[in-house]
Order: sequence, then structure tokens, then C-alpha cells
Amino acid sequence: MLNVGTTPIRTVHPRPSAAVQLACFPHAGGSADAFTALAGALSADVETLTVQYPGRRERAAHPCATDIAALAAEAAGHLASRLDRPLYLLGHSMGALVAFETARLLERAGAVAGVFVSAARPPGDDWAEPDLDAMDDAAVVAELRRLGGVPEALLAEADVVEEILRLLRADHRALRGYTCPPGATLRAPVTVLLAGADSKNSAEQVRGWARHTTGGCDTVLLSGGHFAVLAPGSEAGVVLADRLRPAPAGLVRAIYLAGLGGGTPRLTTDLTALEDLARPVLTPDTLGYLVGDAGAGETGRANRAAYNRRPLLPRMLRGADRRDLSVTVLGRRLPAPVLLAPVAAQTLVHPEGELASIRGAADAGVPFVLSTNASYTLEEAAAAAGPQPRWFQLYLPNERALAESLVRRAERAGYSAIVLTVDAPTFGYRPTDLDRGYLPFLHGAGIANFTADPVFRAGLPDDPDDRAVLQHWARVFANPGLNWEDLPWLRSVTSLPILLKGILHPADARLALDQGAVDGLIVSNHGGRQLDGSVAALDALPAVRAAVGDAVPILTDSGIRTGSDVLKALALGADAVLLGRPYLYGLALDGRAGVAHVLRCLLADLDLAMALSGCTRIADVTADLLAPT
Ligand SMILES: Cc1cc2nc3c(=O)[nH]c(=O)nc-3n(C[C@H](O)[C@H](O)[C@H](O)COP(=O)(O)O)c2cc1C
Repeated sequence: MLNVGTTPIRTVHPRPSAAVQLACFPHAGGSADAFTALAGALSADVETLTVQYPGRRERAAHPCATDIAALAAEAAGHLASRLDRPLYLLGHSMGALVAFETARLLERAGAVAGVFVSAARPPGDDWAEPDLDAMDDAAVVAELRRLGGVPEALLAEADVVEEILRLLRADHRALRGYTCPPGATLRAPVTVLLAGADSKNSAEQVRGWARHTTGGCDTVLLSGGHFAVLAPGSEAGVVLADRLRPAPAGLVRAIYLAGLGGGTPRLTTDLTALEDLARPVLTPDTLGYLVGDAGAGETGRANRAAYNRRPLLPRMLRGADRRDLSVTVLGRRLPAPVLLAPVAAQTLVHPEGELASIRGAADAGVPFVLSTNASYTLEEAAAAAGPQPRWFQLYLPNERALAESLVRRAERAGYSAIVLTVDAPTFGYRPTDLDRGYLPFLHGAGIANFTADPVFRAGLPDDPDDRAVLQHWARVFANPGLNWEDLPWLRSVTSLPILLKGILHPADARLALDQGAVDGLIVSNHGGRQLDGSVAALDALPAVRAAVGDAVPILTDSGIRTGSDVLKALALGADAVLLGRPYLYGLALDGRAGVAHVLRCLLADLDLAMALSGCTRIADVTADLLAPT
């Protein structure tokens, strides 16, 4: 540790070039060491600072503070010089009040990136804390045991207990004497971390934090008790690692800095150039399958043309120095409005196939949608996944028992939504594949979810050879009769949200909603691979949005290649987008790192596009960001 002395701020792992900083404020009776486990769970992009209140450890010679305001003033005085990089504050229990007051002071000088409050009621509410000075030592120790924050071995040592009680009583006096100034509010967003088994705080009791910020407030539920955030291996580490992800545009700064030493990115940052780079590393069959559009390629070209036809009309002078790209879709917060589209048979492109894509997506903090026709099973894919949500794309087989089995497996493996693809009841007319007589699935690629499925296997003859397996797959896979009556059935077998992928017509969007079976729509033409001559997905989007209003989230894909494209899709009514081929090119060229690179570039481009058009939040991206056409 550095800086040990009279200053309150400790640097757990000095990382002066880290993109973000997190300052942690301990609970009553606690010390800066409380956050050691949590700091270890954060990435090299985060510099963790801990606050040592006076009166303890190496600051034992300093009298304990008598009020929260004094603790906050001291911390703010030392943190104010650190506002040049994004600074987040995290306070646990009483530390939440200190963090809150510190953030209020810091916001007089600059911006605090965000505040995390753990196991703590809102500042204006009654904390119902007992008067520890009126309780005898045994009663206070019993309370400590009940909350579980101090290891039993320490509670057996009389001098340790004496010290803990001294600090706890002093801190409690400060806590009980705290009064929240009327109307005290932060500009920074507040994230409430609440453990389900915290005997001191309930969801109801922490709800009021929302009144204390104008920057947005959300609650993340953790397992464990009052001290869950501090426990080794805590889920809080995952939550924070996700939330403290450096701003995507930091990639640009990192590239230029590396350039000073002669370094350049391994892959181009121009996502429109990736296809040409990937061509030489793919077999002709794979190249045809991956790149090929249906028919004469009109829809494929229309997808790009639709984006090109809609110029942005950016706003200036809006102070968009800090951007929040996060969105909430189906009740889950996503770090950015981007997901990986389901793409079949990815081992054709790279031996690690979907597993590399999923890991690359996790590296970039992007959720993925796994294809029914993946090369690895949905269970294997789930095991490779990070904390981001994962969705399962379903091609509804023509046997309902098999369909139900796939859905149940997806539920068990932690997929949080079913994406029913409706624009491919049969394969489109794809000359690139037809001319080579090549359909990957008939070569055994992309059928792992079937061959691992008990219902599918039950339909095979004894000792099946490859041919028998493929014949059975071909029998159950094609479902040209897919229709609206399948939807209530699907609804009846799963409680997971269902999104329809491939909706273009507003009447279909309305029908989907009228059925009451659908939780979201994906406006897509399969990247121009199904019905050639059909409308560009972007052109279909506004009417679909108009048809359903805000009733359900709408996502879109097909032709998205740049950050500006994402802005345009959002401006026309999408809540989020899916990226298709570009990440496959990244996968082909550099495996997991290639996928992460593609996503990081897209997010950096989006982040900068927001900065350059005056948007600080995704909600700022509205239709008036587009030039009238
Ligand atoms: C090679 C390839 C395979 C695909 N496989 C699937 C699939 O299994 N399921 C599905 O719903 N969509 C599939 N898609 C469509 C994508 O999910 C997505 O809609 C499309 O790629 C988006 O367009 P873009 O490639 O222009 O970004 C596939 C697309 C490609 C290029």
C-alpha cells in the first residue's frame, strides 16, 4: 500500500494509468482493509482507493471523527485532485453516507462518475440504529455476530474486541448524529447494492435512494447478508467490474498513446474493411456462406443504403464530456445498446467458434444471442459466458417435444430470453451457397444443440451413423409451416421473455402484440440472407415502432457497421441493435481477441458519435438527431 501516513486515502494497487478510479468508504467500526477482496476482483483498468477513517490502524493517533460531515470533508479534500479521471465512490453501510456526502462536496468542483451504496438506507431516512453507548459490550458483540461482519476468531480475542467496540461506538455516534440536509441530491447516478439476506435493509427500505440523485438510480440484488459486498468472491466484484468498465472511447486514447511507442492495433479499426481482410483466411465454402446474400443481393445493399441515406444532424455545445451508453432491455441493464446477433456454425470460421465469440463479447461487456445452430451446445456456450445476459435464438423445430426440450435446456443454462426467428421458415435462395452446393449443416456443422439433445437422440435409430443423424436433423429442423398459432404454445412452455426476430411489417408487429405472447421484437431481414428484394431493416423500423408504441423493446440488425449506424437505429426507435457479420470477420482474423476488438471499436465509435452529436445518455438519441429527408 502507498500513502500510509496521515492522509485518509490508500491506493490498493497503484494503477496511475487505469482508466477509472473507485474510492471505497468502510462501514462503522471498519477499516480501509475491508475492501481488499473486492479490489482484487476488479480489472487493471480500475485503480481502487480505500478511505481510512481517523482513529484506527495507522491513523490510531488521530481522534475518531465525531460526525459524518467531517469524514466527508476530509475525504473530499484528498479526492478533489483526482477528478481528472472518472472517479466512482462506493460506501458500505455507514460508509454509504460518507460516500454520499463526499460526492456532494466533490460535485461542487467537478463530476463524480457514479456512487455505489451498499447495505445502506437512504440518507434522509431513519436508520433505526441502536444507541451502542447504552448497550453493554456483550449485547454489542451479539449484534456483531448476528450481522456476521467480524470473523469468530477475532471475537474470541479480548483486546481485538475492545478495539472494535471503541471504533464502533465512536462511528455510531457520528452515524446517529447525522441529519441529511433537506433536498440533498447528487448529479451522479446511484447504484444500490442490496443483499437479499441483509437483516438490516430491505428492498423497500433502500428504495428512497432514488430521491437523492438526478442521475438515475438502480438497485442490484446480491446474495448473502449485510457484509456480502466485502466477502471474497462476492457477486459485487462482477457487478462492479461491469459497471466500472472504462468509457469505450478510451480505446482511442489508448491507441494513440501506444502509437507514441510505435504500436498499432493488430486489426484495422475500420469495421467496413474487415470483410476484405477476412476473405483470404476463409475457405471458399465458408466465405460464401458467411458473406453471401440472398438472390441478387438487393436487400443486402438496401440495408447499407438505408443507413447511408440518413445523415445525422448533430447538436453542439452540450457538454457531452461524459457519456452513459447503458440501456435497460427486458429489465436488465446492458452496458451499451449492442448485442451479438445469433450466427450459426461458427467453428467454420475459427476452431473455438461460438466459445471465442462469447468470451470476446464478455471482454467487451456485450451480451450475446446463441444460435440454435451453434457449433457448441448451449450448455458449453453458457459455461464460457461472462456476467452479461445471454439469450437463446430458437429455430422452432417441427417436433414440439424437441422444441420444448431446447427451451428447457436454455432455461436451465441461464439464458434469460428466447429469440424466436420468424423470417427463416426455410432457407433463402442464396446463390453463393447454391453454386457450391454447400449447406454447412449437411456437413455436420452447427448441429451440436441437436445431437446433444435427449429428445433428438431418442428419435435416432440404434447406433446411428453420420448420415442417419443428418437425415434426422433435416427431418426435424425444417418448419415451413411456422405460424402465429405456434406462439401461444411457445408462451405456454416458458416463462422467459420471447422476442420475435425478423419482423418487418407493422401489421405483424401489431399481431405479435395482440397475441400477448411476445415481449420484444427484432426488426431484421437476416442481414439480407432470406427474402431478397425485401425492405431494408432500418426503413422498416419507424413503422414497427409506431405500430407498437412503447409497449415492448424493439431491437434491430442488418447492415450495422459503425457507431453512427447504431445512433441512427436508436434515433429511429430501436432500443438496442445486434451486430452480425463484422464480429465473424474479427473471429476469423483473431479469435476471441478479434471479436473483442470489433466490439470495442464499435462501442468507441458509438461513444464518440454521442460526444460529437451532443448526447450524454442513450435517451438523448431521438429522431431529431437525423436530418430531415
Ligand atoms: C453466416 C450467418 C449465419 C446466421 N445464422 C443465423 C441463425 O442461426 N439464426 C438467426 O436468427 N440469424 C442468423 N443470422 C442472421 C443474424 O442473426 C443477423 O440477423 C444478421 O447477420 C445481421 O446482419 P449483418 O450481418 O449485416 O450485421 C446469420 C447471419 C449470418 C451472416
